[in-house]
Amino acid sequence: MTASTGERELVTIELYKEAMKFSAGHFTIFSADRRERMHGHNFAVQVSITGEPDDNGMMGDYGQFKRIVSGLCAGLDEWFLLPGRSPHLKLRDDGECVYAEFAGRTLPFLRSEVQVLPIRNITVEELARYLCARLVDDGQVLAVAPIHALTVKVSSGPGQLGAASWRRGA
Ligand SMILES: Nc1nc2c(c(=O)[nH]1)N=C([C@H](O)[C@H](O)COP(=O)(O)OP(=O)(O)OP(=O)(O)O)CN2
Repeated sequence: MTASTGERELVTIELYKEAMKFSAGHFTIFSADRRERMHGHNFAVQVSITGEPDDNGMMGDYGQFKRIVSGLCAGLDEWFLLPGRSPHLKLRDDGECVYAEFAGRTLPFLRSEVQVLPIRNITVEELARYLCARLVDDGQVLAVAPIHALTVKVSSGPGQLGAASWRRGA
């Protein structure tokens, strides 16, 4: 897919490889006193990277993009995920356990089994925002080629996903 921007032609690479997935436990928080029971999903990740092709007709080696995204997915695989920035969940960590206090009740988790992510809820939209921010902030993707825009999509099952984007200079 190519979009002309006048002085510079931009191209887009779309990646949605089998390895770009992670199985994780979570519960969605709907309000201060309503949440789901704990359960899991096989989350699938897709990325769309728009930038400038070089004189060799490449926008970097997409193998580098695949390795970076698959590495981020592997880091989330087979963990129970908790939101560290939820307005409705208070987390307390004593080193051995993480205690999640929600609506007057405390859920204990073994520290070695959970990851607390800097997001507001473990939802597809917040996971997409988190992975998009990781890709931009870690800098690895932006170092591969002159990237102008990035979109990350996270699906929790067929037919449903959340998306988040970054645009240079925005
Ligand atoms: N805006 C959002 N709403 C909901 C999210 C979300 O991430 N963003 N997530 C959930 C839960 O994860 C819920 O467990 C999803 O369940 P469900 O839609 O049933 O998922 P399935 O894969 O089982 O889909 P089916 O339609 O049941 O086949 C809820 N809301």
